[in-house]
Amino acid sequence: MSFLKPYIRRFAALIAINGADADLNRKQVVNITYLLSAMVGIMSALVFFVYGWFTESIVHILGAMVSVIGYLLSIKGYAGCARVLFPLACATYVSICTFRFYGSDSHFAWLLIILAAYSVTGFRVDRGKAQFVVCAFALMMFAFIELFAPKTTPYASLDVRLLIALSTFVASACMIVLIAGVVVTKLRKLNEHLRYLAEVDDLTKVHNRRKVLAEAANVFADSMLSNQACCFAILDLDHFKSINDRFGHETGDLVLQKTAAVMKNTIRKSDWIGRYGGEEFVIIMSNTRTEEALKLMESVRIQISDLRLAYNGLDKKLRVTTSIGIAGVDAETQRYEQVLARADKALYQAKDQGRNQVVFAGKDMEAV
Ligand SMILES: Nc1nc2c(ncn2[C@@H]2O[C@H](COP(=O)(O)OP(=O)(O)OP(=O)(O)O)[C@@H](O)[C@H]2O)c(=O)[nH]1
Repeated sequence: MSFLKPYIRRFAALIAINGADADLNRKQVVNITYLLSAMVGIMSALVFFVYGWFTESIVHILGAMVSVIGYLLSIKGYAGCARVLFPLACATYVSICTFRFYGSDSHFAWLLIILAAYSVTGFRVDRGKAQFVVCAFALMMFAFIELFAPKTTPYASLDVRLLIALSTFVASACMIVLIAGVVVTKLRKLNEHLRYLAEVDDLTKVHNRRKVLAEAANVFADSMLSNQACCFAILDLDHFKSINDRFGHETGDLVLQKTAAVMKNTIRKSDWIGRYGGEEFVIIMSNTRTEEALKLMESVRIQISDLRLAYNGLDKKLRVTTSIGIAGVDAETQRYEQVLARADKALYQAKDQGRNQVVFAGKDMEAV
């Protein structure tokens, strides 16, 4: 049997809930399973009541009540209790109904399939034993009921058997939809996280070079198609090496985070910002004329130079400045890389002219 273990574990891991929100998701599965069972219990009780089968109706009401108790236990924080109660309650409910009222020909025991699904999604992957026990318990109970319950009972009319088969089908379908929902949510969250990792710079939390360049290409293509202005800016912190050398790499990282936050908070919703290299950032401004871009970048420059950063827990405050080069699309531009190259040239001019300034890449490049 032990050779099967890795395969069982691998299968369970496919749909088991893991990750940061795992406990919350598992709780949701437990809660929804209880609500689903309560719903099945109430619906069946109503139908049997209408048919005049009062004893069955009461048993179904009791089943629904146990489900509500399980749900309340779960939301009041007794998640462990709630998780264990469900398999026991479900198996008891199915056994009583099959042995006493419907007989095994009703196939009501198939409702136990919910338990097998529940065992995989309701428990943590590392609780393989609990999953195994619940799953084995469900199979055993199923076999026991199918083998030993009377095939038909005096209660079991054709109508009732049809009704039971239908409600078992509906409940199982709901469970499958629920599990599919959980798996899809899990995959979506995983995808979002992967996209975040692929697009965001870990240190500064702005986009990384790949993402911002992809957006640069998009914005450039849009601007060419719609004949609208767009501007790219490259920002480079001044004398950043000496900040690292004098105050340490950690302080350097803090400066990068704080200055990136200023840039991010100052640009507009329609702009894109990304970390281009070590202490270099790119800002992509769609549908933006030169004057507007200059104004925006000047505001970024001033806000960064006004920052006073505490470092190493000392009272002393650190000041940092930035040089910025801007370029816009003109009649000769054919590729977005050309705009970036001109912005880079303007940045070097800003550095040459004494730093802490914005330069626009025009025919006669001048600091603002
Ligand atoms: N703390 C920290 N430093 C970094 C990071 N990435 C790059 N650097 C440092 O950034 C410095 C960049 O130095 P330079 O390219 O010489 O530029 P600079 O000192 O800013 O000089 P100018 O650009 O001419 O004003 C290097 O010392 C890199 O080690 C990072 O993620 N964290």
